[in-house]
Amino acid sequence: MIELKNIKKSFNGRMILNDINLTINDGDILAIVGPSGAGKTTLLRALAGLGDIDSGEILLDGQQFDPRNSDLKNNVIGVVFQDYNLFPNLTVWENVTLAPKMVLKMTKQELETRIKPILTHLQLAGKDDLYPFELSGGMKQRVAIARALAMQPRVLAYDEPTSALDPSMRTEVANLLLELKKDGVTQIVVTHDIELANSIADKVFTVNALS
Ligand SMILES: Nc1ncnc2c1ncn2[C@@H]1O[C@H](COP(=O)(O)OP(=O)(O)OP(=O)(O)O)[C@@H](O)[C@H]1O
Repeated sequence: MIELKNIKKSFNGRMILNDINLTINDGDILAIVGPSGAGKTTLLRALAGLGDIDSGEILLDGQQFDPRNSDLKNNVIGVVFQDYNLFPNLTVWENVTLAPKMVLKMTKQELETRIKPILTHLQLAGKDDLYPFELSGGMKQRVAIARALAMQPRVLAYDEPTSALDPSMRTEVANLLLELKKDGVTQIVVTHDIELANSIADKVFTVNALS
């Protein structure tokens, strides 16, 4: 369980997050919604240790936790970015195995036994040798999800998972997230898409624009 308590964040004297209190239960899908500029990405970045907060606490299983000092090996939150951030000059297999190899020091054998099933599960079997430019938008997203899952995070977070895709892919994304939920993956989805949020989330949290 992750708890956010009284999280505050300002940029240049402008309050963006004022007193955010939120609990994310294991195995749940939490959707974070709110108008453009309200601070959804700021909140996600703070949780993932990519940005700091001014005050407040983050607790992991009841213990105070600083995502910025979190050991990469004990990956708590894996983020799937809006534009996926795949390495363009690496293949699917290289993209997904780079961090497990370098950070988790997985052996070739471990990569085979642990990463291959993730790729198969995400319908990427046989795509190992393709480069990002050879993939459709939906496939790129699944590679980004596989890459995040390969680091065995406690929580998988997505920034706007439907925005870079054709609207017809929305159901596919929703089904993918529900499938991962069935596997017990805890997920956070930042989205403008209230319908998507309502259709998949256990809890919908609204970040309000402050001024
Ligand atoms: N590093 C930064 N420095 C200054 N201001 C920032 C910084 N990052 C974000 N902001 C400002 O904080 C506010 C919240 O931005 P954020 O990206 O979190 O909003 P959002 O709700 O995710 O918006 P969108 O839905 O448009 O992506 C915006 O006004 C943005 O300009």
